[in-house]
Amino acid sequence: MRVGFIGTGSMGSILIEAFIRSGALNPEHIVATNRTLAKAELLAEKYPGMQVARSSKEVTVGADLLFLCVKPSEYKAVIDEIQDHALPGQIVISITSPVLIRHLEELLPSKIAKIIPSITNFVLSGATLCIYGDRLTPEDKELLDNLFSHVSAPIRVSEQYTRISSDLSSCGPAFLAYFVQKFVEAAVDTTGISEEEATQLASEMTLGTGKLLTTGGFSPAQLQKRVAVPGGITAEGLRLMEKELCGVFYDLIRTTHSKYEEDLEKVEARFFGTKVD
Ligand SMILES: NC(=O)C1=CN([C@@H]2O[C@H](COP(=O)(O)OP(=O)(O)OC[C@H]3O[C@@H](n4cnc5c(N)ncnc54)[C@H](OP(=O)(O)O)[C@@H]3O)[C@@H](O)[C@H]2O)C=CC1
Ligand SMILES: O=C(O)[C@@H]1CCC=N1
Repeated sequence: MRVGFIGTGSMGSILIEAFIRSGALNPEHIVATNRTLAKAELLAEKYPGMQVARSSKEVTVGADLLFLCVKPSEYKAVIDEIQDHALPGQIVISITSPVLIRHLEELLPSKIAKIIPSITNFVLSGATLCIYGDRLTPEDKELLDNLFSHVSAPIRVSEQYTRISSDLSSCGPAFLAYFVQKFVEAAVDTTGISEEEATQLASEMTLGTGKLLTTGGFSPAQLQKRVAVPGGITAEGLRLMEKELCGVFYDLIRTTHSKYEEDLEKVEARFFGTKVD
């Protein structure tokens, strides 16, 4: 199998490294390019056998799977370059939410999948959100589910829910890391505990909480109930957070969705020449 990657920035390189480290792909399976070629060359130095191509066209020709790992604003240039070389038998995988399956199906003859990864896939953990276009056969879907199961929990989602699913799964690590950072900063400022010690404690706590919520059999509500003993200290903290933070998540979702709508409009304008303000 030949697996092509266009874009080896943050997410392209995380996927390549995760697929290789998990044993899902050998470096020999992979051919990659990047606008700044040195980034792809660095990866190939780290993983001998991986090939670097000088253009998106070169990656596309002969690829069974083709990953597009560029930002939404960069898609059109890539599509223009590969449009005349992509074939119906190939599977093209987009990893970004504002480029819709129908956008790519309109411009490419290939089978289209949208699979949104997460930085957590770097440690072979977290989810990947799988949305499959109608051109994919059941065998194609099984192939992709199987490939991504080496680096994540592949979860089928409806395209309608890509944005909110991505907020939780792909933006979520940044939001959770923000919470940890602010908790640590307050701990250091208030008590003088060292930043290193506070960060270690908060990080181990995050890992353990994730395990309780995934394999430990706890729902978020059950976990809070179990920790917050009646009349105890945690309950006081939870009461404060309920008062101060509850509305934040509604605002957060409004904000990410509004940016998504903006990006979607820009993608449609770039792809099909519709008007953007
Ligand atoms: N970061 C994350 O946690 C997640 C990101 N995503 C999605 O992944 C996509 C990429 O994000 P991310 O990796 O963070 O962004 P980066 O900017 O780190 O990576 C984009 C890469 O694409 C390269 N590139 C741009 N245009 C071209 C082109 N025409 N030909 C070849 N290479 C090109 C850039 O090259 P150059 O080195 O020259 O800039 C850059 O290395 C986005 O669409 C994002 O929505 C999805 C889930 C999570
Ligand atoms: O911030 C972004 O746009 C991307 C999408 C999901 C995570 N990172």
